[in-house]
Formats: sequence, C-alpha cells, structure tokens
Amino acid sequence: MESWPPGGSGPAEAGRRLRDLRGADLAASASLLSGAGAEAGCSAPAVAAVLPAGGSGERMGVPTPKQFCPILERPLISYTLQALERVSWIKDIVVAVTGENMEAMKCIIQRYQHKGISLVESGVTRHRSIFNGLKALAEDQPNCRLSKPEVVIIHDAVRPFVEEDVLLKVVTAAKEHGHNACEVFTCPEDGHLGFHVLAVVNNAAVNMEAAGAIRPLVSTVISPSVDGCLDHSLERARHRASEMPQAFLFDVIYEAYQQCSDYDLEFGTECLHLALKYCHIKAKLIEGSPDLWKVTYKRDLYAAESIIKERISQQICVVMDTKEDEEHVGHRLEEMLKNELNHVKVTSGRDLQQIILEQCYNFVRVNVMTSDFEETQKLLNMLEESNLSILYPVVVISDEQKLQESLRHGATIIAALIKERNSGLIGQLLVA
Ligand SMILES: Nc1ccn([C@@H]2O[C@H](COP(=O)(O)OP(=O)(O)OP(=O)(O)O)[C@@H](O)[C@H]2O)c(=O)n1
Ligand SMILES: O=P(O)(O)OC[C@@H](O)[C@@H](O)[C@@H](O)CO
Repeated sequence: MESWPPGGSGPAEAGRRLRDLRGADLAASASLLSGAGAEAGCSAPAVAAVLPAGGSGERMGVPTPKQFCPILERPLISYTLQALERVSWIKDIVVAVTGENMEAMKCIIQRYQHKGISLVESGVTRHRSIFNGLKALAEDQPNCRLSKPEVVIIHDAVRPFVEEDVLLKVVTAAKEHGHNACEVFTCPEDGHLGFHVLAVVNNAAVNMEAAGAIRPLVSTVISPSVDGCLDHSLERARHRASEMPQAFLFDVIYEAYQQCSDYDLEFGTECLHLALKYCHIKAKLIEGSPDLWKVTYKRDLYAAESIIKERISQQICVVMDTKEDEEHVGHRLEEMLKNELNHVKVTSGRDLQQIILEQCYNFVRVNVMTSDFEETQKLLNMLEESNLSILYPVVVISDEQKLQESLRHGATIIAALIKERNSGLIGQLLVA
C-alpha cells in the first residue's frame, strides 16, 4: 500500500470535523450517533473512503479501463476523487487499482494535485478490491499515515457525481446505533460544527451500522426460467436499484469481508448484502439523486461529459485591466453575457487568484490596449499553473472597436465556446 504523493500532505487532522452543514436537513442528518462521542467536545467520528478502481471496463468496449477514460481530457476517476476531496470530513481516500495501472494512477494524482490518497492493489473481483482497501485501513502498518476510521464509505470510482449531502446521510445512518445520540453544535473555540453526546436514547439497539443509496428501478426486473422464458417478474414499485455511496461502521463491514465465502467474494456485487449475511446488520436505505448512476457503457461517458460541461459552463469571469471604469467595454460585455450564462463575475488581475480558487473554469480577457496582451499571457500562465485541468477555450478579443460594434455577437460566441469546449478551438485568436 502506498500513500501518494510521497511526502505529500497526509490526511488532515484525524476525524476532520463536519463543517459547513447547511440547512435543517443536513443538520438533522448530521446527528451522528457515536459510541466514541462521550468525550466528544468538538470532534467528529473519523471517516475514510474506499474506491474500487481495479476493473477492466469490458462493457465500455474500449481498450482503456473506463475509470481512466478521459472526459474533457481528464480521466473519469479524477472527477470522483475531486468530488470526495471536496468533503472536508473524509480524512483518507483509499483507491484500489491494478498493479499495471498503479503508475498511471500516481500520475493522475500528481497531475491534478489530489491529496490524501492512498493506493492499494485491487483484486480480481470488485469485492476483493474493496476488501484490499479495507485491509489497508485496518492494519496499523509501520510509518503508515492511515488510521482505522470509525466509519468507512465505499464508493465506485466510476460514479463521479456524488455530493456531500448523500455522503453525510449514509455516514449518519451508518452511525445510528440507538445507544447514544448526539447533536450538532458550533464549537465556541473555532466555530466548527461538532458533536455532543446526549443522554442515551431508548435502550433498544437500532442496529443499522450500514447504509446505502438507492434509486427507483427504470426497467422491471424479471426472472427467466431455465428454458429462457419468463418465470416471473418483480413488482417494480416494491423494489429499488442499489447504488453508491454506501457507508458502514468499519468493524462491521471488515468483519463481513473476513467471514465472506470465496463464492461471495468471486460473484457477489452487493456490500450491503455481506453486512446482512455475515453480521446480521440491516442497512438503512437512502434515496439518492439521479446523478448517482455508475458509468458502465460508452453512452454513460457521453452523458457524464454533458453533465460536466453543463456544470462548469454556468459561470464566467470577465477580466479587464480596471473594473472601476464603468465605461469599459468589458462592463457592456458583462451585461450581454448575463443573457447567456447564469453567473458573470468581473475582476481585474489583482483578485484573479481567488476567483480561480473558487473553481471558476471560464475566463474572457477584454483587451483594450495592445499592451494588455501581456496581461492575457499572465492570465493564461496563471490558469495553467492553477492546474484547473478542465479545458477552457481562450477567447481573446483584440479589438475594442470591433467588440463595440458586435458586442452581442461577441457574447454569443463566448457562451457557445464555453458550452461546447471544443478542444480544436483552444488557444484560438478570435476577433468578435
Ligand atoms: N476487479 C475489480 C472489478 C471492478 N472494480 C471496480 O468496481 C467498480 C464498479 O464495477 P464495474 O462497473 O463492474 O466495473 P468493471 O468491472 O470495470 O466493468 P465491467 O464489468 O464492464 O468489466 C469500478 O470502479 C471498477 O473499477 C474493482 O475495483 N475491481
Ligand atoms: O455489479 P457491477 O460490478 O457492475 O457494479 C457494482 C454494482 O453492483 C454496485 O456498485 C451497486 O449495485 C451497489 O452495490
């Protein structure tokens, strides 16, 4: 097992606190029950994630395993890692990849500056890959930065659209013992949200200790007879599709995998089933959003690309030398762009770094003076160095006069470039 990048930032303080809970629903679902919370104070249970990424993607029908297939020139798995890294209270992410893809995975981590990632060798089946990830978290290996979490999230590396709220819900549900309850409160010292153990809540043990996301079935499930005819069908309304993420008390799911039969390890597809079969734990089922689907077939890649394009094309940052000048043509372009895009920011070069950190992916630099081109080059360099790896077409408007004449056309071209993100147009010099 290797932590990567070597010498890189290790996992944040153990059990990163659950910060930024928004809304009553998140706060409610964040009422983590913690047996270890007796001295809670401001700390929250430690949470880690295991991402099985050792598959070959046969159903995708391309030579590259689907988790490494590019979307907007960026490997699919990097989007999933980015989604999990955004969740501040996940302290470690363990990714299981094949030995032959280990170097490729390390390059992805380095290129996109993923943090707190540990790599383990995957197994010949998904369950075996997950088991290898759990072993890495369970064993206190010498000079290993991983520590055993209280709760572990299991999430397929090919499900990039996972949001904090569903992660919080499955983790919260996995903690609901029914023994101790705790409430979310703001720590007076640092303003972070923390957990405080309340009195024991009804002695009946509500042994959930596991939870998983589900979605309504799209097709009816049928059972064929041996002669290939319909034997019976399941009532669709009474059944659900099991998706990811799933969350477990670490000891529960680790025990289940240790007890697991070879048959289950070889042919099983459902972690929740292992917790039920070997630990008698009935998982809590959490309705997930439509975006939780697994990228399996080539059509799923096209769908994922469309969703990513749509998400990163909602905003633009108009960069000009002095945003204070109300007469600047950039302000008129800003007004035009508001007819095309949801969020239009205006900035000068001074606060651009902050804009970049806020994950804005689209920029248009309005040059009035020819000398501004140097500023454009500075912007390009800053974007390259920021490692915001999403492709962003550069639209350089080099002639204020022409822009004045065709402001609306210029705004339309810019919006089209942002939404289409055709790599053939990268770096083109367009005069609107
Ligand atoms: N031996 C395996 C098989 C699968 N997976 C991972 O489990 C997740 C979901 O599995 P699936 O969609 O079946 O992926 P593949 O097995 O790669 O797809 P296919 O069945 O089409 O080959 C994927 O992230 C995949 O990389 C894994 O870690 N180890
Ligand atoms: O079966 P596959 O290997 O395609 O993918 C695994 C899925 O079954 C799994 O992710 C969900 O069904 C939840 O268990």
